[in-house]
Formats: sequence, structure tokens, C-alpha cells
Amino acid sequence: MRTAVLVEPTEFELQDRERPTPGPDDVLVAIRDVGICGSDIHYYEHGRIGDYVVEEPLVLGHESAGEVVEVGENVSGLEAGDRVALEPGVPCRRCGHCKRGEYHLCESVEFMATPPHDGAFAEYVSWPADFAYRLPETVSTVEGALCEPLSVGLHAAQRGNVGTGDTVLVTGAGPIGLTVAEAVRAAGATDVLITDVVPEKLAFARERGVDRAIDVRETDLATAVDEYTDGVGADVVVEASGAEPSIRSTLEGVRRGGTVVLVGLSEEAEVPFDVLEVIDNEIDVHGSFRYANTYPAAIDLLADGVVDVEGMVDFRSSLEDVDDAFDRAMEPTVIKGMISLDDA
Ligand SMILES: NC(=O)c1ccc[n+]([C@@H]2O[C@H](COP(=O)([O-])OP(=O)(O)OC[C@H]3O[C@@H](n4cnc5c(N)ncnc54)[C@H](O)[C@@H]3O)[C@@H](O)[C@H]2O)c1
Ligand SMILES: C[C@@H](O)[C@H](N)C(=O)O
Repeated sequence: MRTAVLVEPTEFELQDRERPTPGPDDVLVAIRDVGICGSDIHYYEHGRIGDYVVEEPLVLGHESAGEVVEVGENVSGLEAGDRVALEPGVPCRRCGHCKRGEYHLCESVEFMATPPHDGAFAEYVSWPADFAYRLPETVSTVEGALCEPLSVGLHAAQRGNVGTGDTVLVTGAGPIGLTVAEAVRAAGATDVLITDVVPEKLAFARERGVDRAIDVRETDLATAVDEYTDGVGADVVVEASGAEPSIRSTLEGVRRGGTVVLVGLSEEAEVPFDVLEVIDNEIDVHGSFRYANTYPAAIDLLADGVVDVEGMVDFRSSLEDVDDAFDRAMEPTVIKGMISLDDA
């Protein structure tokens, strides 16, 4: 089968690999669509993300969906021909975190395209059936693949306990900020403000219906939020840029007694944060890491037309053009590129 393998930073090689054989609890999936995520780009450019280092050739891609072509003997509920979204992180299912349902915190999670685990830029992937979710007819495999970033948004909204009538400030209008915006709307937020430093990203967010798009290069964030909220501040701020100034600015946007959710990963592990402000204003600060139990909700929201992810896609490219696709995906105005494979 065809695979695109990262052999060195900035160097993909198209390799012919043996088609995997599904184990008894697995499904073999002919991959149709795979999103290019910021972490794929980071591995492509730098060969590492923090302690995760690409030491052996690695198949990238963890936002994927495709068609089941074979099922293992223990699998029920899925059959050949079903289209599925693949949840990319598979936990041990036995530890305390798994048993509590917070399986994304399992220390033994094997996550696609995170060294040493291969991802989905491949014709076929064999995957545990309980992490493969059937797509209804009305949900495309592009949408199925983008259940992954949508899940990051849904989890962030849950971490922020976003509720009906809330005003939410999202910092960063990349794919994650945009899925957060979709998720908080679905959770009942009535006012969504978003920031960025790229005018095209802000214009796009505006087209998608955010109530206020703030260019923080030109506009003081605290003033803009105060104006919008009559000096109160946002109920919830979700940081989705990873930019240090933006992380610090979350405290300028949140109301007293409000919640800050940190999703964006800073290049620096330590970012100065005014703890006196946090205490004095009784701010709840939550980390948000990946997601758990979000795929069924993501698929239902897409099937019901409550959220949109397909509109974020700027281009679809082929496995053979993966180098060109990554070059395009790195352009600052591009939101989402996809690698799409022919029908298997
Ligand atoms: N916690 C998690 O589980 C999780 C999951 C996926 C991604 N992430 C992280 O979330 C962040 C966002 O991911 P993405 O794929 O959307 O990244 P991205 O780089 O595509 O988008 C980030 C956006 O932030 C904007 N930005 C830069 N500086 C800014 C500033 N000072 N203020 C406001 N906006 C600013 C950029 O212009 C860009 O549009 C990244 O740090 C990524 O690593 C975290
Ligand atoms: C969650 C996922 O989108 C992220 N890129 C990760 O590897 O953690």
C-alpha cells in the first residue's frame, strides 16, 4: 500500500508498505481523508515536538476517516462498507484514568503520528474498532476526519463549563480557535469574540458568524472586551493560539469569577501569569488536553448541521503531492489542508 513517510525533517518519501492485517478487535480502514494539523507541520519542520522526537521514519496524519474494508473476528457493530472516523489516541483501558473515563490522560496512550506511532497518511490503517465511529450518510469523510480538531474544541468548551447565554472570548482564529468557536456556540454561548493577528483569519471568522473579531495588533484587548461586555468581561476565555502574549492577555478578557481554559501550547513551558489577579478575581484556570468521549457528539453535531468544519478546508491534495500540500498548509492565511486518497 502507498504511504507518505517523514524520513527526515522537511523530507517525505512515498513508500510501498505491506497492507496491515487487522487483529481480532480491529477494523481495516481504507483511508479517504486526512487533515494536516499544526503538529504534523511541526514534526515536518523540526522533527520533534518537545520530548517527542522523530527518531525513525514516521507516517504523519492523525485527523482521519475512511471506509471499513475488513473487520476482525471479535468486532460487532461495524462491517465492510461502513464509513468511519478514527479517534487517533488509544489508551490502555485498564489504568485509573481509563477507568474514570478520562482516558485521554492515560499515561500509555498510543497517539497516531506521535513518535513512535505511525499515523494515517497511508492507504490503509488497522485500528481498534472501539475507536472507529460510523458516519451517517450525511456526514462526509472530510467531516469525519475533522471530528478530531472539533473534539479539541468540544473538550475545551466542556472544560470551560460553557453554558447558555455565556459570552466567550477565543484567542487565536486558527483551526482550533474556530472549532472552539463552533463548540461554544453549540454549548449555548450567545456571544463569541475571537482574536488573531492575521486579518484574513479574522475576516474568515467574521464570515463564520463570530460577533466580534479583534485584531490584537491594532486594538487593545481589554478595551475591546470591556466595550462589548459593558465593562464586565467574558464569562469564559479559551486560549487557542499558543502565543505567549495571548496567554498572558487571557486575564485581561475574563470577568471576575470567570474561567480561563488553556488549549494553545506555548513554545515556552513557562509563561508569566499574574497569580494575584487569578486569586483576587477568583478565576478558574483549566488546562485542556485533547479530548475523551467527544466523537459521538462531534458526529451528531455534524449530522444535525449544528457545527461546520468542512468550511475550514482550503484545499485537498493527494498523497503523492504531500510535499506541496505541506508547503501550502504552512502559508499564514491557510486554515486547513487535507490529504485525500482515491477510492480504494
Ligand atoms: N491542548 C490540546 O489538546 C491541543 C490540541 C491541538 C492543538 N493545540 C494547540 O492549540 C494551538 C492552536 O492550534 P492551531 O492548529 O489552531 O494553530 P494555528 O497556528 O493554525 O493557529 C493559531 C492562530 O493564532 C494566531 N495568533 C498568533 N499570535 C496571536 C496572538 N498574539 N493573539 C491572537 N492570535 C494569535 C495565529 O495567527 C493563528 O491564526 C496550538 O498551540 C496547538 O499546538 C492544543
Ligand atoms: C490533539 C491533537 O490534535 C494534537 N495535535 C496532539 O497531538 O495532541
